[in-house]
Amino acid sequence: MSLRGEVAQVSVEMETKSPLPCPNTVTVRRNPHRRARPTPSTTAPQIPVPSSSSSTIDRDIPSFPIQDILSIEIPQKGQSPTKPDLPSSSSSSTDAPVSENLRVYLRIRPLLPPKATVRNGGAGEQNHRSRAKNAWPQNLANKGSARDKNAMKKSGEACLTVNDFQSVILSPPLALKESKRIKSEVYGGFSQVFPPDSSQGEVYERMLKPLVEDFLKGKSGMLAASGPSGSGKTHTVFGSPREPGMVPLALQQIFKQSEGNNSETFRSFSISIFEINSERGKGEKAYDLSPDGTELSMQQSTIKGLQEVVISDAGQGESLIARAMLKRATGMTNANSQSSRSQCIININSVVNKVDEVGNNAVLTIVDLAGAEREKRTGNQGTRLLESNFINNTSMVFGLCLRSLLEHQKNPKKPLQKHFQNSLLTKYLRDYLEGKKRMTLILTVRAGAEDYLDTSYLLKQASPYMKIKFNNVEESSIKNGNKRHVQALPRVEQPKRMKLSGLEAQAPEEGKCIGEEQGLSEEEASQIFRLDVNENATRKSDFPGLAEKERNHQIMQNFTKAIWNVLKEYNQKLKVAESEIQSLKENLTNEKTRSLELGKELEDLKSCCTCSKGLHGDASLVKICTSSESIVELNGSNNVEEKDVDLHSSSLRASNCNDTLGKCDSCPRQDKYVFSQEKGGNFSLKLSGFNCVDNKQESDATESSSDVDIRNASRFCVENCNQQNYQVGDIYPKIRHDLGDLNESKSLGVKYNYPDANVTEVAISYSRSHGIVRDDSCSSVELDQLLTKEDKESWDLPPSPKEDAAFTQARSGLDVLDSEPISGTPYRDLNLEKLSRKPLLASSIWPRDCSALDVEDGIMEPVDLLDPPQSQKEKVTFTKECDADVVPNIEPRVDSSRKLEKPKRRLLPASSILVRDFSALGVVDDVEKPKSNRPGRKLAMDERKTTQGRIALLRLLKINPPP
Ligand SMILES: Nc1ncnc2c1ncn2[C@@H]1O[C@H](COP(=O)(O)OP(=O)(O)OP(=O)(O)O)[C@@H](O)[C@H]1O
Repeated sequence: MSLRGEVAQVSVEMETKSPLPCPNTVTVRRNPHRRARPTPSTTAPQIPVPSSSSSTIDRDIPSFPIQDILSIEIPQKGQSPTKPDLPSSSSSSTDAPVSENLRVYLRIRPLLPPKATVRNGGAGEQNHRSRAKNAWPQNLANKGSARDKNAMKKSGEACLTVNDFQSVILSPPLALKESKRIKSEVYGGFSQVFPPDSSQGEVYERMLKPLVEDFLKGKSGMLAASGPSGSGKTHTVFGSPREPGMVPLALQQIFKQSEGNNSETFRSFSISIFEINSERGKGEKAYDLSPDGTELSMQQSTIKGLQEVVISDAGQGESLIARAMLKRATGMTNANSQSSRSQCIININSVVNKVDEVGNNAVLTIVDLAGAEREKRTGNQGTRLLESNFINNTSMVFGLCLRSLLEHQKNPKKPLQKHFQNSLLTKYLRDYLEGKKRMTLILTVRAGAEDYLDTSYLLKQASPYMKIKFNNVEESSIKNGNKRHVQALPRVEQPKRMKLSGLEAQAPEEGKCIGEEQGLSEEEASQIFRLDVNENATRKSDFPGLAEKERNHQIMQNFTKAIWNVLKEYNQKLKVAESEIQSLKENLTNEKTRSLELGKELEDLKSCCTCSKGLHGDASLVKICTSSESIVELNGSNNVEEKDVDLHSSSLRASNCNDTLGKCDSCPRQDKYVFSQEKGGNFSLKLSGFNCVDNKQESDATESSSDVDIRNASRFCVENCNQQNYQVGDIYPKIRHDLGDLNESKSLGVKYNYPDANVTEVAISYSRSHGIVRDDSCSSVELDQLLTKEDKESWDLPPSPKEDAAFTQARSGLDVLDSEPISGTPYRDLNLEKLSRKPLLASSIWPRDCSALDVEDGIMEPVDLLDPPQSQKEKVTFTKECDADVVPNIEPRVDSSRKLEKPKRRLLPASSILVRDFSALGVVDDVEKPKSNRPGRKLAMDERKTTQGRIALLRLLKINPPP
């Protein structure tokens, strides 16, 4: 018989057989059809697979293998059910495949609180036994166990029933069923479904025990409980004193197993526990729930400041957990009277204190997530509502991470989204959420009708998670002391950092982590660190991207250095520029100051220009030099009354004596009177700045021509009354005289150049009593007219200006005064012995000159120069006058007729000189000491008298010349 014939015969036989009874109900599945997986029993007969050779058979409804199911051996007490696809503890051994599916468990909270007191162990066994009575897993025909039926009946509104040990049936409430035509759904693929009557022990045995065993073998793992609020997450994780949860049970197992371990390896365990919550929904904060815990900070995936409490037995651990639970943030909602308001994370750390067992350090992390909440269900408001937002947000981020991981695993081209960055919890669990470490999920749900929406949402969201695979890189890396293992461990804050480059920069941190995280001594940490360093090469090869990262790091480092250097250079240039700006500013300030000074001078000059005619006293500038070469500039305007300079202390006093000068034609010029003091204490007065003198001549004049030695001078006054026509370059005042002790009045030597007959001479006299040095200008022409030729010859009077050559000779007489200081005689400056031989001193003719000048504009008023205020002792008074020639319109009109008239008026008797001289000799002369402060006409009259007296004296002297 051919093969085709055999197949045909089998087909005929099957068609002739009566079909198997159909199941009573048909479940409508919205999700992809999920078949109940074959029973885990290896001894179980294979479910007959209908032959696909016949198309007719394919069309038939397959018979339900009820007999086969019934023949499955029920696991006995303490025996784990053998499930082919459920990774058992043995499967998670070192022989287990590195890549595993994410384990997702489902636990259904009982609708009614269990009446019986559930005790750990015993209760679990009882439940086991009670459930063992029922066929497990239940088939669809039975609709779950009898207990579930009872529960359904009791509540009448149960929405979730166990379909089999890996699947559940979610049935909408009647109302929804009818109105929205929502049908029942089967959700399968769970690693295990724990029915409502499952005990804590049972859950632990099947769910966490494999993880704990792996943990004791050095493999880290994480269990996270997720589900709606009030579904029993906290109950599952922590339990109660009567029903200890996963953590206490794990601790018990850990220490139980460690005690029985006789190996040389010594393990120590520690616990850290912290929570992440959000106060009023503003930001997330992490708090250490250990006894002395405080707020924590997180850097990347590392919690800083988290305490690890070393425990030596399970009791210590349970006590620690119990105290932590008291500190945990909880609140009352409609869904849960003690609802967790934070995500709680417990780390049980295992430290192997044997060097040769590298990689056996592991951490078992158990996370109790805050339950997702619906506002309608919880009735939260205000702060609670804000907390709900935070909780739901974290749950959502958690789910997004897993979904992204799944999509990435399905299609590696799809990048792994970094949703983990959106919450502290997911940051902390990054390795798990990226499939790099073993993770287990337990979903808790409530089976009530009112919980349909919450349950439905959770199941829909979580059903794809079962397909997630995690590449257990840790398992291979643990053997090599991989850093990722230790990175996941909580860290303690580092007081300081080591600065190393390249790969080395990572190594010390790893070493630190090891020491800190696992409570190792420095030596131990350094040993682990060395191992890490030794494994660098391995890691480098393990992570091919590391070299690239290192290269990029170097490039960035060099780039940063280059930028830094450029910035430094710019900084230096900026500093230089700033200093330049500073110096320029200083220069600008100086220039401004200078400009102001010049402006001031200009103003002075202008004011001088605009001064009224003959306001001779508007001195524009007075400069006084002291031995210290400082220059005191005195504005000699009328407003400046005086500036004091103490002669002996190198300070000078000067006052404006303009009123003593009377009026003269104003002239815009810059006359200078320079008073300087030599080192030896000699003072010199330099007159300069006559407008008619050009610069050079002025310089000459100031440097060589107008020195006045006024040592010990108590006071003197210089008056320049040269109202006459000084011509350019004509005037070279030479004043030099030793004043000696100045007990007497004294004339100072005067020398002027008289290139023109019209130029008057200048006489300077000094009077002790009046302290005046008078600079007078007299017309030599007048002198000529005043004196007869004989007089001049016999008295050796100075030649007329036209006889300029004789001027030098004339000065010789004055030079005597200069070179031969007269002492002891009160009449030093006007030595009578020499009067017959010397020209008339200007002082003697000055009054006459002033009167003779008789400025037609009336500018010059007679001034009582002989009576300066006594208060001006120790005062040096500088005055200056202007040259009328400078101002053309005010140029004195000295015509010949006027000149001819002058002698008539100015002819003074020699007695006038005598009067003057007598006064110098100390003769009390009321005329010379006018009481009135108004010199005016009275002075003019007095002067006239004096002049006449002089003339008389001259005549007497002529008649009776002194021997
Ligand atoms: N399997 C169970 N058996 C007995 N009681 C349970 C079970 N699961 C939960 N409960 C009880 O239900 C109540 C709420 O449970 P639990 O606080 O663990 O919920 P939750 O999911 O943690 O809620 P939340 O997210 O609001 O914190 C508790 O009183 C707990 O004792």
